[in-house]
Amino acid sequence: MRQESPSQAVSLLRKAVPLMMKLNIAPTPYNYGVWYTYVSNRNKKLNNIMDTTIQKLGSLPNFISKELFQEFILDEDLKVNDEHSSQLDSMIEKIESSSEKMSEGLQTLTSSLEKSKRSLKSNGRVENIEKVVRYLEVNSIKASHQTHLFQESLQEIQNQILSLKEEIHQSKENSNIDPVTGLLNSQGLERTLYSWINDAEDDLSIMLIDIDKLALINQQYGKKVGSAIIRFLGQFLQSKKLENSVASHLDGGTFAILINEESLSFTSTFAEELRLQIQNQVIRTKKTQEPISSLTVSIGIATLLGQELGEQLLDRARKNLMHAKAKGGNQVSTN
Ligand SMILES: Nc1nc2c(ncn2[C@@H]2O[C@H](COP(=O)(O)OP(=O)(O)OP(=O)(O)O)[C@@H](O)[C@H]2O)c(=O)[nH]1
Repeated sequence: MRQESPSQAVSLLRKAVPLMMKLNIAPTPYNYGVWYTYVSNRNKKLNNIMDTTIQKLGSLPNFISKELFQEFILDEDLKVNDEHSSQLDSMIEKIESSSEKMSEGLQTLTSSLEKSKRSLKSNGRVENIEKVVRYLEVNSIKASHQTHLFQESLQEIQNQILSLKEEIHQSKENSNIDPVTGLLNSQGLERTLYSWINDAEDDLSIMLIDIDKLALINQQYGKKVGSAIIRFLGQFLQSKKLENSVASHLDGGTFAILINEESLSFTSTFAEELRLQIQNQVIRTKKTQEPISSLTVSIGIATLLGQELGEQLLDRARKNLMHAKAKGGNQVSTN
């Protein structure tokens, strides 16, 4: 939602309100939002739909207004989930009462203008003019006060929308993060893969890294130790991350590293270094300080080929990982 300066907002409201009154549009926040945008002429598509609807139906029914509000006035970011939409509904309810009051004030002012015109026509004496002026003054002060309150509510709702957008942005970010390791999760990896693949030439690689015999580690040392090893490997991979790479935890003992702008031979050498460094780690259980007999990983690598899709690239990396496992584990496979 765009923020206008107070004077621009007043001038748009001055255009929108008479139009709404002329077409008998109820003073709801959705209607205000839609008509306010209509008179600002900032969205041609919205204006076309409204013009066509009014031509066909003679007015703009509330349900269409509500849909147009959702479609054109809420930012994409705000169309997120039920929780946010109910927060938005409660904001809209808040502004509803002040918009109704403003509308009542404007209607009173309009009818007092009508009355004054009639009174001046039938009686043009000075005392009557003075009376009419006083009457108009009282009503216009009242309407201006109510308009001011409405503007304040608009300002408040705009501030709340800004913080809601920030919250939504944050929750989107969090939905890409794996809570166990703090790395990207599979959704985060997919998002990065699809955004990088658009600009990638051939030098985009993925490494799938899987802990060997995790089931056996769980069995021998307990599931807590198995999980601690997953967390350890997450930190280890994060610390080894290259400048053009992202590390992610997919599930269980499986991790992935996406590497951009490096050749297959560089990625293979890097994978081999990682494999050796992991094999050489001495890991002890926290309780007994007993060294864990062997922590090794298998790695499957694939590098983007021509017009290959993200899913095809991942599939080839999966196949190569299975190949490394089939050969006994603790190795890197590129083909
Ligand atoms: N401790 C722990 N274990 C997990 C977690 N997630 C999955 N696992 C276990 O990891 C094991 C994975 O088993 P498999 O897929 O057979 O793989 P593996 O035992 O590592 O054998 P290979 O991959 O063939 O080397 C299963 O026993 C799962 O229960 C987790 O978060 N913590």
